[in-house]
Amino acid sequence: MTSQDAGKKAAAEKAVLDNITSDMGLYTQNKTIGIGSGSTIVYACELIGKLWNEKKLTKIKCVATSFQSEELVLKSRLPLGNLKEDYNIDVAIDGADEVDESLNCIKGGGACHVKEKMVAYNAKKVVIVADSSKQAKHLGQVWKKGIPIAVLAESRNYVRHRILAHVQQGSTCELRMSTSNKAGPVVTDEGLLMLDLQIANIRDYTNAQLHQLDTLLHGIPGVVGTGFFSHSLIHSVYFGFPDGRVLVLQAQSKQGSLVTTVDEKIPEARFPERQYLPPPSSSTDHNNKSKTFRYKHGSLVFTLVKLLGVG
Ligand SMILES: O=C(CO)[C@H](O)[C@H](O)COP(=O)(O)O
Repeated sequence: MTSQDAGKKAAAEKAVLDNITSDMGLYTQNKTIGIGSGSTIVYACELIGKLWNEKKLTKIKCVATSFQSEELVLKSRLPLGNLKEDYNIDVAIDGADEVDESLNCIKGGGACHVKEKMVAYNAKKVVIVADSSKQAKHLGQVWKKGIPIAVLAESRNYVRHRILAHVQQGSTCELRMSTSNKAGPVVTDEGLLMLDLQIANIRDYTNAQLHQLDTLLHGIPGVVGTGFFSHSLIHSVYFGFPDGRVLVLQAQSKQGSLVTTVDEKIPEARFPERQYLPPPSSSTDHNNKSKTFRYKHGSLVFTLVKLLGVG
C-alpha cells in the first residue's frame, strides 16, 4: 500500500465509524447511504460491507453514484438501493479531487460527478473522504486539471467558447480525451462528454464568485453538471495522512464556520498559533476507537482526535 493509499484508508474508515456506525446507532432502521466513486471510497465501502456482513450494521440501503460504485456495493454484498425510490439519503460518503479552506470541493476527476451531485443534493449529510494531498487553500492549488463540466456531445464546442468568453484570458476549456484503450473522448456513465475548465485566476475567486460562475455554467444549454461542489453542500471533510492520522473539518452551519478535528501530531505550521486547552477535555471513545483532545486557535476551538486503529 502506498503512503497516499494509507491516507485514503485512514480517512475513509474514520468517516464510516463516525458517521455510519456511531451516529446511526448499531441497530439502525432503514438508513440510506450514498456511496461515492473513486479510489478512496473503496476503503469506506469495504468497511461498511464488513460491518454489514458481521451484522454490526443492519437495515441499510446503499445508493450508488456510478457504475464503479454500484459494482463496489454489490462486491461488498451490501443491499443496493436506487435514486428513483431511495432519494431520502441519510448520509452520502464520497471522495474529492480538491477541497479548499471553505470546504468547496472539486469533484469529477473520475467523471462521475453528475450522479454524485444528485446523491449529495438529496443527502442530509455529505461526508468527503480524501488523502491529505487534496487539501488546498484555494481551488486550483493542487488540482491543476480544472473544473470538470459534463455536457451533451452536441453542445461541446459552443459551450467551450461561451465559457471562455466569460473567464479571464489565459484560461482553457478542453475536451477530456480517453487515456485508456478507447480512442476518442471520455464518455460518462450517462453518455456525456467532459470539459475541463482551467481558470487562470481561480485563486482570486471568492465563494460568492465561485457560486456565481457555477450558476452561469449551469445556465448554458447543453451543460448537465459541474464538478464544483459548494461548501454549502458539504457537512464534513476527512483528510487522511500516511501514518493513519485524520484531520476532520466540519461545516458547523451553512454559513461555513468551521470546527477542526485533528490528531495532535499535525505539523505546527498548519496551526502556528495553537494553544492547548486544559486536559479535562481529553477523553477516550472506545466505541470509535479514538482519543480526543481540545485546543484553541484564535476564536476557533479545535478538537484533536487520535485514531487508535480499526478492529
Ligand atoms: O469525484 C470523483 C469521481 O468523479 C472522485 O470522488 C474523485 O475523483 C476522487 O477520487 P479518488 O478517491 O480516487 O481520489
